[in-house]
Amino acid sequence: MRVSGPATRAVLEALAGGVPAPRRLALRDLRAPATGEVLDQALVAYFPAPHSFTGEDQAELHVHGGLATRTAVLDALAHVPGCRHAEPGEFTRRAFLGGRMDLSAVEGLADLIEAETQAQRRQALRQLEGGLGRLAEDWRRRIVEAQALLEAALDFSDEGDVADSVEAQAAAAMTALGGEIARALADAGRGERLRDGYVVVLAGPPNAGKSTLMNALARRDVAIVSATPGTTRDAIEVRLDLGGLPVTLIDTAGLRETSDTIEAEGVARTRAKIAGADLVVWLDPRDAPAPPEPAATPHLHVATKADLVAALPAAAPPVAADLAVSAATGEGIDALLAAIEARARDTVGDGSDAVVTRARHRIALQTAHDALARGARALEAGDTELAAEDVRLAARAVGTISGRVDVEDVLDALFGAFCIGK
Ligand SMILES: Nc1nc2c(ncn2[C@@H]2O[C@H](COP(=O)(O)OP(=O)(O)OP(=O)(O)O)[C@@H](O)[C@H]2O)c(=O)[nH]1
Ligand SMILES: [K+]
Ligand SMILES: [Mg+2]
Repeated sequence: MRVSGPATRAVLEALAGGVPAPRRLALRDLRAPATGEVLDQALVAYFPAPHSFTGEDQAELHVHGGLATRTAVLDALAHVPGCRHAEPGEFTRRAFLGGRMDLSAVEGLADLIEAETQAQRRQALRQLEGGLGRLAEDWRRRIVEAQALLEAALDFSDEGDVADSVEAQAAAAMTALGGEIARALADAGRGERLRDGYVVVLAGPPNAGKSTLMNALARRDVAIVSATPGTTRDAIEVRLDLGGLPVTLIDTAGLRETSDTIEAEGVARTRAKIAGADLVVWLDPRDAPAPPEPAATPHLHVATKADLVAALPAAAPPVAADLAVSAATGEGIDALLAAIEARARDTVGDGSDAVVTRARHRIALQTAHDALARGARALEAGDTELAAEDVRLAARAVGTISGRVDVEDVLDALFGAFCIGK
């Protein structure tokens, strides 16, 4: 249990009988202040301000994890004057407000707590350590410098030569910044995809073997399989870790015209999932081939039930597919997983380079990029005043990434997503 704030020493005195040496674990009896009853034996640590996570005086009580112990210690804490239960994310919020972390680092911490795969962990840790924050601060500082140059040019406007050369300096800086921000934006899809997971949809005609393949790929029994076409109605999702990459695999209702209203709803859901997919794996049963759906989404064309080939009449048309699999024999399953992993790696990377990981960052950078471009055009047209205003807008947009300028709405949403005590 963590305690933060000015009453921290009082808490330690009331429960642990004193304040241990800073940043050393000490074994102490924890007592109920009201009765003196021993509640637990705990390791207790004290982190005096400013050398703590929140930047305030802080303590940790390492108690035994049982419900009765936790309840008793929380009760005892509640009786110390000035001590109350934390809000979700309040420790991190205090760390942010105390200047211990910038907003992008807070987001990195939230992502690290949620990370399910190694690539996600890598990306989140880099952001927590300030990868994006430092970059955004550097951009903001340089944009503010360009803004200062433009304002100087306005002041020197009666000295034509000076004003021209100062403007030229500002224009060069704006072009360079615009290019750097555009390069970060080009990678934006990767970071966001890695955070959210790469979405793979299994689609095809009824009885293509989608649910059977889903179970084989997930290595557990997640979807109902039967010989009846139209078995699957709801889209069923599983999360896979493919070589450290987060992949969401979705089994769908088979695509066909149907008068059954429930199945028709399933088909509509399949179409929606296909539209939102990063990759569609189109399944084509060897025993009854069907043409793949024409679609914009990248496709893998997979022939299923490869074990049935021998049983087919010699006249049966071969299926021209990227891969052939059989869930019955296991043939081609590893190759399909490898193909999906390769596609995912192409799209999301391995978490070691993209800096933009959320729509919030992308929108801020896009806004800054557009404002810089507008400013450059205004400057060319001789309107220095307008250019200065655009550059100011660009600085503001980039500032929202580290949270230096008004981001109240973002804060509430972000900290509310943390657990209590984080
Ligand atoms: N021989 C053979 N049969 C398979 C294979 N995969 C699936 N089947 C059979 O094909 C039938 C349909 O399989 P499902 O997995 O339910 O097919 P589906 O595409 O999910 O079907 P719907 O959900 O109805 O669209 C079942 O009887 C499976 O046992 C395979 O690799 N080989
Ligand atoms: K079926
Ligand atoms: Mg199915």
